[in-house]
Amino acid sequence: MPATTQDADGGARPLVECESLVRIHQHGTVEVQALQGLDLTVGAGEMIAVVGPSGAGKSTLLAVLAGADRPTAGRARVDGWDLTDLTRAQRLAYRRSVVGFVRQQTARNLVPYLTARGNVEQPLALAGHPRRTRAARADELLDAVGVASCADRLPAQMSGGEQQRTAIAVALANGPRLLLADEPTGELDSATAQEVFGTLRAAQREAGVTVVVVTHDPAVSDQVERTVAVRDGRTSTETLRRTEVADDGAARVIAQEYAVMDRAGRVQVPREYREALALTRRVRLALEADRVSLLPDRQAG
Ligand SMILES: Nc1ncnc2c1ncn2[C@@H]1O[C@H](COP(=O)(O)OP(=O)(O)OP(=O)(O)O)[C@@H](O)[C@H]1O
Repeated sequence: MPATTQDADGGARPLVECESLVRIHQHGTVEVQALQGLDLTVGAGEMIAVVGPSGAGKSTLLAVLAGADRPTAGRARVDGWDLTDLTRAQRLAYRRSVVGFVRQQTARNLVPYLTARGNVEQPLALAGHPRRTRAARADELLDAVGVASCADRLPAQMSGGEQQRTAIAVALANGPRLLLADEPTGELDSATAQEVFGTLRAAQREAGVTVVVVTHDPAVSDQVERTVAVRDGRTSTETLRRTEVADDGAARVIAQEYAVMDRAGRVQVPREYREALALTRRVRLALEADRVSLLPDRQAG
């Protein structure tokens, strides 16, 4: 198995660090373990996609990183803020100044009775931005995400893509270090989804914001340098992509999938590998010069 690391690409300083993160939801007497020891590191200025089956824990992870949900156990740090241990006032300050959030449902991202400009002005007002400069700052943000022409329109007078781009302007209003997006293109056609993805990309590349986007859309996940797959409340695999230029000058993207190893050295062996070699409870590990092999237990059965 190739050596891999959970650290972000390029050795960037981590902005997000989750270690053995656990979130248990209590449903009467039933407990649902949404996160079951999740490890994740995201470098400052990086953009990653989080993918995984329904119920894997992706939204719960974003809710924890947004400061909206408190982890049951483990560690979650963002830009030096310890999210396991925030007072009410700190949680509010964190949510107003460190993170921005964009949801899938276009209608839930914006206040329906405020114009695009009014929507962007709202977080500026909450952060104490002086009234006389708010409109100009809001217009600047709307221009940066390409919807300057919508400034005086209500959400119902905008297309889905325009609403999502306005939502990104709202999320960026207070200059967050981290932008979280939960299925931001889920309700959009593919051309519009590409525009919204481009807006997130621009926030990362031009403003240096770290972006974590949960998506089911391969057109989104295939365009980022790192995709993290979450399964059963844990990070299971990571796919790294890099662009290689061939001798003929043609660029192609090389994607490589890695298993994720936690700090204790645990790696999940995919079901198809286990089934192919009838790997059951016990396996043999063999250290070779450049790899570790995992062999079936020949004495089993
Ligand atoms: N507030 C809650 N109360 C109880 N259980 C919850 C709550 N929120 C999430 N869960 C459960 O936690 C698990 C993880 O849910 P989560 O929404 O994080 O998954 P997801 O990967 O985002 O799924 P999807 O792709 O369908 O949005 C699921 O079993 C879900 O039913």
